[in-house]
Amino acid sequence: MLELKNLSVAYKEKQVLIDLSLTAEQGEIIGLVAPNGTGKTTLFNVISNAIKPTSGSVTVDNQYTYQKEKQELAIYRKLATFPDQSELFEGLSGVDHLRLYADMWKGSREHLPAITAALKMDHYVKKKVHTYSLGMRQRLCFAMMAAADTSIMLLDEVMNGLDIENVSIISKQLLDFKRQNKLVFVASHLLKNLDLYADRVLYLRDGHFIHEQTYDEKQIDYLKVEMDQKQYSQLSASHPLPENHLYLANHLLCVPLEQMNAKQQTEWIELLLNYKGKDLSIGPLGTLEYYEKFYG
Ligand SMILES: Nc1ncnc2c1ncn2[C@@H]1O[C@H](COP(=O)(O)OP(=O)(O)OP(=O)(O)O)[C@@H](O)[C@H]1O
Repeated sequence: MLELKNLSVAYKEKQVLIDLSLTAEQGEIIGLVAPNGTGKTTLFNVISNAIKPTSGSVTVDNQYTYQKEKQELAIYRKLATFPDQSELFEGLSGVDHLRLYADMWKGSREHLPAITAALKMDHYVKKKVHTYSLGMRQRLCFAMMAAADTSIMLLDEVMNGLDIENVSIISKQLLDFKRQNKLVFVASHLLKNLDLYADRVLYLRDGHFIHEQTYDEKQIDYLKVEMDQKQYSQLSASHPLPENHLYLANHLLCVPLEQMNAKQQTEWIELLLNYKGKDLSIGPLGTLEYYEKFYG
């Protein structure tokens, strides 16, 4: 369990995080989303104590903070951060790296064969890292987190450089982490992928969490249809759109269904089906759509 209380971070006069608060429970996967340079890595660095906040606190399991040395160590035992590829040792093998992480955190190596099998690394994991491609290195970084097996994980850009098959393998592993009751943070630019495993997604802008997207029954369904600006103008002129509709990034019209009765819903579905045919879908907004709403 992790609690952030009123965290602020500034680099000289540049205020990057402002008064952020958050409570996150074990068994949650939390996506963190924002354009480059917004503060995702800074937030992870504060959570892992790599940088000190200007103000505010990080508390783990309701009791440990970074204020006292003993408690600091207790947090380090529970929390691991996704390694950067530049931190890999070129002259060591993948297995060497996995043992290192297993020894540092878990204190046993029995789980390593299952990890390399699940991540389809067996054919290369005994070779030295300098022979690895970008994607092989990234899988190794992920496997190191699984080797550490900590209860809290901070994964920054975990899907970088991976092909579709490996994105899918790692997405499944993330769901396994969730089943194991870990608390996992994933900062990612692979937006649609977050919809597959995240319990909530936080959107960071100007130092604040500007939106928290949850994946539960409270989500509002929208009629979603691709259309260019000209089509959108024509449609708006001929049929007054509900006030709370969205037209995202000049390509996607989203009409909320929640305040309509069944007859009105059917009318809108028929109208948009006639208008655009198969491009119509119905469902809540996903991470990509919220991203376009907030940053588009
Ligand atoms: N050590 C530092 N000194 C000064 N400014 C910094 C430092 N580290 C980060 N910044 C600035 O803080 C802001 C947030 O950076 P951060 O790396 O946290 O963003 P990010 O959201 O992780 O970006 P990306 O998606 O590119 O990884 C940026 O404007 C960056 O230039």
